[in-house]
Amino acid sequence: MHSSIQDLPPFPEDLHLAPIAQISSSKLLSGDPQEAARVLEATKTYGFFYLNLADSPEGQTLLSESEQLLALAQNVFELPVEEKVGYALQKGVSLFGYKPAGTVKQTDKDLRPDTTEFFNISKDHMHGIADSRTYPPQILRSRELLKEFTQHGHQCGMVVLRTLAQQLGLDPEEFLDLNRFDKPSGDHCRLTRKFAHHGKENAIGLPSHTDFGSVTILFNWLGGLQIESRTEGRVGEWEWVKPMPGHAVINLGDAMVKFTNGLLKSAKHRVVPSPGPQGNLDRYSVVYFVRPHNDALMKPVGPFDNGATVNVAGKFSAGIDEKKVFTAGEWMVQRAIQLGN
Ligand SMILES: O=C(O)CCC(=O)C(=O)O
Ligand SMILES: [Fe+2]
Repeated sequence: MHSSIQDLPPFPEDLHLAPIAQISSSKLLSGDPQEAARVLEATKTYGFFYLNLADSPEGQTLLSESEQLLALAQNVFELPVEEKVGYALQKGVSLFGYKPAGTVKQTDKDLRPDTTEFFNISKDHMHGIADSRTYPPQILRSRELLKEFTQHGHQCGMVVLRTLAQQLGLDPEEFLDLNRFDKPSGDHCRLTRKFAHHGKENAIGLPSHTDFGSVTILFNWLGGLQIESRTEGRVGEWEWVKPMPGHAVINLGDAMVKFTNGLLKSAKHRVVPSPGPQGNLDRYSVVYFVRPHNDALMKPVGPFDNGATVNVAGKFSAGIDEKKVFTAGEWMVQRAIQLGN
């Protein structure tokens, strides 16, 4: 069922919300040092924050593009599943393409299958940085929009990464040099749809995971996202992230944990059925993943490269040497095998 984003049922009042910071894009863009310090604090603790995009022209552009992509998602997921699987991603080969519901590795104890389908659309494919795979005609007709969104999503990620580098006393370009837009990478726009659960409160939208790139920029309109608490006394408990109009949800992925040797955090998160009356609607999200370009080295940068490396993101397949310095391309393949997408 489609519903305009103006008249969605409210997020229930009585749920425990993650106390994540609200950061102003306008202040970050103007280099406000207090706002920059708040980004560092947020990424050292929760690894998540809201970014107010309504308060800057650049942010408003990204918001408008995310809403146009919501309309694209509503349209493209309507295709019959037989047609969608014709664009299926090839596990362990490429992350780009269609992922049907029910294929993500289950990480929760009670083993509920995931109910979310994705289209992962490569930034390189849209921009001609790498040879494209096939995509449905609806997606190809939106290529200009996807080019704009991927460029602006990447720029938004770079504002966060420049802010963090400055706060950490690094060269402001340190992380940008590992996440170049013009180089082949795992960067992509993801469109997701999770069906209304219609009373199946036990279904899981997306099992708990950490993202494995650098920065994730998430747009969603209905609740369902939960993150692990970092608040004393509640650490590890699930807390809800309530969608806030005019804001994106930003989180760091495992690459930033690796680059800073554990100083910055990539929090575990998952998607559960939308709460209360929101559960009667299909839930969509529009995501941009900034990932290190394929030949970037997955090791701590500058002063963080002190010989002791933190183990990020669990065990890789048997026989893989965890001490080896991976390129981002190799690392993404290992993580995708781990996660099943
Ligand atoms: O849809 C969401 O709210 C989150 C999606 C997500 O975590 C992901 O695609 O990695
Ligand atoms: Fe995620």
